[in-house]
Amino acid sequence: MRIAGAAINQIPFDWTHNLRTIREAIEQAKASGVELLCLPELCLTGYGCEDLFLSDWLPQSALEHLQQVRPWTDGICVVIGLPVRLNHRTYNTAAVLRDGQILGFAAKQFLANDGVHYEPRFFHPWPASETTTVQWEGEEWTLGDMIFEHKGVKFGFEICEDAWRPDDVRPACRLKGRVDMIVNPSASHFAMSKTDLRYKLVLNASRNFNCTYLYANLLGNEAGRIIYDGEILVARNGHLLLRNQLMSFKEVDMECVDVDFATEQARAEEIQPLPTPDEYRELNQALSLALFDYLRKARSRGFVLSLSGGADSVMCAVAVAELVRLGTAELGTAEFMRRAGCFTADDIEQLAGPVAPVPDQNAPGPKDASHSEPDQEQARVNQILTGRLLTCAYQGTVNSSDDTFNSAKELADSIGAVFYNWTIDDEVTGYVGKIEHALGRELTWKTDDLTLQNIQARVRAPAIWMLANIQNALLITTSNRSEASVGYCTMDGDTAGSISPIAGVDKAFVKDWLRWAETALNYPALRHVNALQPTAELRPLEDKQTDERDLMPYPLLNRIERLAFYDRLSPRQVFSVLKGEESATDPELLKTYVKRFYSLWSRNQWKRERFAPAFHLDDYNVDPRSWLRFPILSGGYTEELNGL
Ligand SMILES: Nc1ncnc2c1ncn2[C@@H]1O[C@H](COP(=O)(O)OP(=O)(O)OC[C@H]2O[C@@H]([n+]3cccc(C(=O)O)c3)[C@H](O)[C@@H]2O)[C@@H](O)[C@H]1O
Ligand SMILES: Nc1ncnc2c1ncn2[C@@H]1O[C@H](COP(=O)(O)OP(=O)(O)OP(=O)(O)O)[C@@H](O)[C@H]1O
Ligand SMILES: NC(=O)CC[C@H](N)C(=O)O
Repeated sequence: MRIAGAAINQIPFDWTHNLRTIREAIEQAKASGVELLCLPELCLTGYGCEDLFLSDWLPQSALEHLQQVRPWTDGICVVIGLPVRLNHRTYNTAAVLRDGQILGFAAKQFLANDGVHYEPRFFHPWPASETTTVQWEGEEWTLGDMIFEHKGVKFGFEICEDAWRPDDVRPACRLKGRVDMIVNPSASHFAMSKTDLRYKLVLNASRNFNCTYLYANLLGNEAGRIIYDGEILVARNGHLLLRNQLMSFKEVDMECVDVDFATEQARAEEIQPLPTPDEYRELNQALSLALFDYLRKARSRGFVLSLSGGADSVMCAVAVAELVRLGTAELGTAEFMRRAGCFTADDIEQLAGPVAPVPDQNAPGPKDASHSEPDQEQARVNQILTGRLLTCAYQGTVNSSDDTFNSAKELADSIGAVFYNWTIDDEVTGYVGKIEHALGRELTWKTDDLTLQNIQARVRAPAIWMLANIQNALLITTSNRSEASVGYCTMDGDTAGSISPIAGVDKAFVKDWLRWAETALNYPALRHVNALQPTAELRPLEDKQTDERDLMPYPLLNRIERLAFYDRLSPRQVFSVLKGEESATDPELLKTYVKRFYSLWSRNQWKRERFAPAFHLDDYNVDPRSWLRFPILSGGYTEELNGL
C-alpha cells in the first residue's frame, strides 16, 4: 500500500486557506497513487486556536467545513485533525474519510500539558477503549478509541502527545497485535535537536509495537510563536522507511512510501541512529521560515531594524537575508515573491521575468537549500529582495564607537539592506536639558547612571517606529533570552518593537552562531561583530562598558538560568551545582552571580510580560506567554538568597 504524510502550513481558523492546503495535499497524494494519507493534528482549524476551542461555534464550524473535504476523498483514505465538541467538552480528534464518507473520529487520550502546550485548558482527554457518537444533520459517526481498516490494512491512532507517554500506558500498548499500522497526526513544536527525539520515538514505537508507524507534523510558524518543522516519518518494525527534509517554505509537503503489508518484515535488531542534528543550521532554517510566515500572515511589507552592529541586531539582519536565500532557493524567485504577499505583479515580473502565476505545489519534496550557494545572478536578486524587505538604521550617540558603526554598515551593505545613519544626541540632550530644568539640578553619570543610559535607548524608539509605520513594516526588537532573564534592556527603548525573533536563544548561543555563520553561511562582513565584545554603548566610551562587566560572563548566566528554570532547582541547589562545575572560579564570586541572577530575574518579570511576541527555538524559553510562568510580584527569593 502506498501511504503518505503531508506537512501543511496552516493559519488558525482561516478556513479558506486551511481547506486549500488540505485539498492540495489530497490532490498531490492522489496524483502520486497514494492510498492512505495522514494530515497533521487539528489541521482543519489550526492547532493554535487557543480559547476558541472552548467555544461552541468553532468546533461546530470545523465539522461543517469537514463536509467540504468529503468529495475530495474519492478513491483515497484521508486522516484530518479537528476539534469535536460534545456535551460542552471539546475533544482533539482525527477524522478518517474515504470515498466521500466519514468513517469515524479517533480521539486523543493524553493531552500535552508541558512547555509550550496547555491542552487540558481546551480539551478533554478521551478515555481508553470507549466510544460515543457524533451527530450532524441526520448522520451519525463513531468517535473515540477505535480501529479502522482500509484495503485490508488495520490501523489505529496515537495523536501527538499520546506517543510521548510511557509504553505501558500509551494507546499503542492496546493496539499492539490488533493493527498493522499506527497513524500519528501531530502538532509537535520545533526545538533544536528535537527531531532526534521524534525519530527515536517513531522508530522505537514501530519496533516495540511491531507495526508500521506513520507520523505527520504541522509545518511553519502557524500562529506567531511556535514553529513546526513539518516532519514526516514512516517506520516499520524499527526500520526507517521515510524521513523528509524539514522546514520547507512550501505550504504543502506531501511525502509517500510503499509498504508491503502482506510480507512480514523482520524486527530491527537495533535502531540506526540519526547523525547528530546541526543546531546552528536547524536554528537558521527555523528562524528564516518563522520570519517569512510571520511576515506574510501578518500581511506586512517587510522589516525595520535598529542596527547597532552588535551581535543581537546583526543576527536579526542575517535572519532576514537568510529568509530570502532559503526561500528563493526552495521556491524560486517568482514563487517566493508571490508567497511573501508584499510584491506587486510588476515587481515579480521585473525580478523573476514573465511567470505564470501558478503555485509550484506539484514539484517534488524540498531540497536542503541551506547547503547551497546561490549563483551570481540569484545572489544579485537576493540582495534586491533583501533591500525590499529590510530597512536598518544606525542611531549613534557620542558613546557609540567606529567599530559598531563599521560592523553595522558593512553587514547591511553586504546583504543589500537599506541602511540609514543618523545620530540621536540632539534628542538626548533635549530631554536631559528639559528634566534638568524641571528638577533644577544637573544629571550626572555619578548620580543618574541608569537614567542617562535609558534615555539613549528610549530616544532610538520613536524614529525607528516612524520608519516602520511609513513602510508598513514589522519593527524587529533584538532581545535575546539572557537579556530577558535579567532585564538587561530598557523598556520602551531597545525592547520597542512588534516581533522579537531571537528572544528564545541565549546570548552565548547568539555569539557562537554568528561565528559559525561567518564561514558556514558565507557572511564575511560578520568578522567585525565577531571581533566585538557585547556592549550596550550607553555609558561614556572611557567607561569601557561591557554586558559581562555589568552582569556576569554569559555562559555562567545561561547555566544559572537553565538550572533555575529548566531543571527547576532552588538557589541553594543551583549554587551547589555551579561550585562543582566551576571549580576554577572563586565560590564567593559564584555566589554573587547566583544572587545577582535571581534578584534581577525576580525584579524583571514585568519586562518579560511586555516583550514583543517571540519564537520558541530552544528546548525552553522564558516567555510567560509560552513556556515559563512566574509571578510579577514575589518574595524575590529573599530568604533563599540570604541563606546561601
Ligand atoms: N514590578 C514592576 N512592575 C512595573 N514596573 C517596575 C517594576 N519594578 C520596577 N519597575 C520600573 O522599572 C523601571 C526601570 O526599568 P527600565 O527603565 O527599563 O530600566 P532599568 O531596568 O532600571 O535599567 C535598564 C538596564 O538595562 C541595561 N540596558 C539598557 C538598554 C540597552 C542595553 C543593551 O544591552 O544594549 C542594556 C542598562 O545598562 C541597565 O542595566 C523603573 O521606573 C521602575 O519603577
Ligand atoms: N548605535 C545604535 N544604532 C542603532 N541601534 C542601536 C544602537 N545601539 C543600540 N541599538 C539598538 O538597541 C539594541 C540593544 O542593544 P544590545 O547592545 O543589547 O544589542 P546589540 O548591540 O545588537 O548586541 P551586543 O549586546 O552584542 O552589542 C540593539 O540590538 C539595537 O537594536
Ligand atoms: N501536540 C502535542 O501533543 C505535542 C506534545 C508533544 N510532547 C510534542 O512536543 O511533540
